[in-house]
Amino acid sequence: MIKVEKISKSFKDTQILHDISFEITKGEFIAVMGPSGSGKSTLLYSISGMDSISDGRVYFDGTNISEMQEEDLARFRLNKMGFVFQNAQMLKNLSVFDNITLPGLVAKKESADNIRKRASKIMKRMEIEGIEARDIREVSGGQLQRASICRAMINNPKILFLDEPTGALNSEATDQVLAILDDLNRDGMTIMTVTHDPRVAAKARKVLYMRDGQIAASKEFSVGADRDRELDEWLKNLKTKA
Ligand SMILES: Nc1ncnc2c1ncn2[C@@H]1O[C@H](COP(=O)(O)OP(=O)(O)OP(=O)(O)O)[C@@H](O)[C@H]1O
Repeated sequence: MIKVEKISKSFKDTQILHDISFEITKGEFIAVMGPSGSGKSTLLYSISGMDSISDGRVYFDGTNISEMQEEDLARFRLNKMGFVFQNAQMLKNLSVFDNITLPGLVAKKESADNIRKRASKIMKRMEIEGIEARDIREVSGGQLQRASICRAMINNPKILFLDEPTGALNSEATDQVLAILDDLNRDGMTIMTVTHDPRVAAKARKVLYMRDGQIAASKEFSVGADRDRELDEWLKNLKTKA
């Protein structure tokens, strides 16, 4: 689905990403780990076209999105990608429900009525029905993050990009978000998440480990693997080598 070819990214004179290549196949669940400052978020934003790259190419279903004009790219993102950030980044003057439906109404792919119906359905699936009319300051962090996943799903994206989705959540809310991601992935959703949390990474089928702007190592879990244990050993090993 996504082919990343030798991408590099610099901020002013400092090169942050160095010649990174990899692919994301449909239905995959990838977690990106690595030390703070290693370039995880920059990689996520570079692949998704949220940020420009200095060199290389990113193909999304065969389309070279690194060459798109900003306006076309914004529409492409709106229709094909969903984004979830550490702090849900909802609009304060809108209700939870209006925040969720907004990207659907902007995309105008469907009638407003259908978008509202789908928003209700997704909210039910995320077990947050009942908080539609609330102001976003009147819900818990976990509810808000689940609402932001609903918002990311409203245009039926092909891939969900998440940047530290559980970074601001307590343990119970983290479990709820993890269950949702697991469930979405089982239903075929392609997911790429940046995370520091091994519990999140253990839900993924593949983990990329970044160091100094490069993918220093990657790991795929086989079906039925004890992912928590394997991941723990793998990470310990990587840190010892570093
Ligand atoms: N807009 C920017 N301008 C200049 N430098 C930036 C910018 N964004 C990120 N950087 C730098 O790029 C490097 C990688 O940052 P990035 O946020 O991608 O790392 P990260 O691995 O996601 O870190 P963390 O785990 O702390 O979130 C850091 O040195 C950071 O200071």
